[in-house]
Amino acid sequence: MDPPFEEKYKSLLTNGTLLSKDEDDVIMSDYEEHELPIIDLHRFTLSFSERERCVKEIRQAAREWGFFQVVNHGIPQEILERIQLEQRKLLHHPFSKKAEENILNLSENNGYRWGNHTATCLRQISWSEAFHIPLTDISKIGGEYKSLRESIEAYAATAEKLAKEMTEILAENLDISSTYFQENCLPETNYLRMNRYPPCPFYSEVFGILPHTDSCFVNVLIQDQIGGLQLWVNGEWISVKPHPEALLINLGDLFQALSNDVYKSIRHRVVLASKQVERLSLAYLYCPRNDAVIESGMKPSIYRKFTFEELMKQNSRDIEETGRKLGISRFLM
Ligand SMILES: O=C(O)CCC(=O)C(=O)O
Ligand SMILES: [Fe+2]
Repeated sequence: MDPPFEEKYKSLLTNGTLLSKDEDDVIMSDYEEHELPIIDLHRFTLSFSERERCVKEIRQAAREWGFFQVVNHGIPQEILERIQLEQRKLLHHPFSKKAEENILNLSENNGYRWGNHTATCLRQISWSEAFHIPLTDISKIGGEYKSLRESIEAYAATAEKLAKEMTEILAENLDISSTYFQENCLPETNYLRMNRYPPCPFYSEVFGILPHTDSCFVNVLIQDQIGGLQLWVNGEWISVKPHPEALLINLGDLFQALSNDVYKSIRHRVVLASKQVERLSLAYLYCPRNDAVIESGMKPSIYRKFTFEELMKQNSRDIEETGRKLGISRFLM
């Protein structure tokens, strides 16, 4: 079921080629793990002052960390368990089926990705596979995948509510129209990314996912208890300690631009745990329509206004030409 990483990267793995030497290239999976701020959303249902305290904490965590955890988030445990089970089943199909057939019946391609096809050195290998699913296509998933479709529908509805709540809280004092997210982000404009990091014999040499920022407004991330997610904070990589009851929320490039850098889209990566274990994570990427305009109401504006489609196209060109996304730095004034 694993993609043929060893075959594809044979020469890079045997020669141990390391072309560049920057801070991104140092892999350490035995870091001390950090607990990110935990926000208990149950307090939204309590008094006005409890709610206000909670809102303040969310804004502070978003400003200081760009990544935080939420508990009592309102997504039922059974919905979380079911989608993770379905994700595991899907990614455990034989590689040929995932890569060659359009098993999810998506409209543009089969949604399946693995590795990094432009890798020219060890540290550019990403030892992971994923289904990247546009939620606009969800009704097309059928046949033997009906149960997967139902679990996605149930999860997406609850994750959307959470993502919307977070973005609205964060946007409240940013001079953004109160209907901005309602008008631009619809259930079908969001994406689900089901990631799997297969066991890796070269875990101390290659990444699970290369350092990147997310291109959404916010990402609601479920990770299992294996660990390996790292964030670039104050000039160093820190490891995130998994929490069994928490979901992770992180801000993406669109929020950084919309907020004129009040909130940051934090660079993150995944290092691999060991030879024996696989790791799974599930990203719900809260995104707008392609023609949505991203423009901060705050002056002077750091970024020129751009559409979501322009950012996506620029990212694809950058990946093609340089091997990585350059994100919103492309739209700096
Ligand atoms: O697996 C993780 O924890 C992170 C995944 C991720 O960064 C992504 O899908 O964009
Ligand atoms: Fe990410």
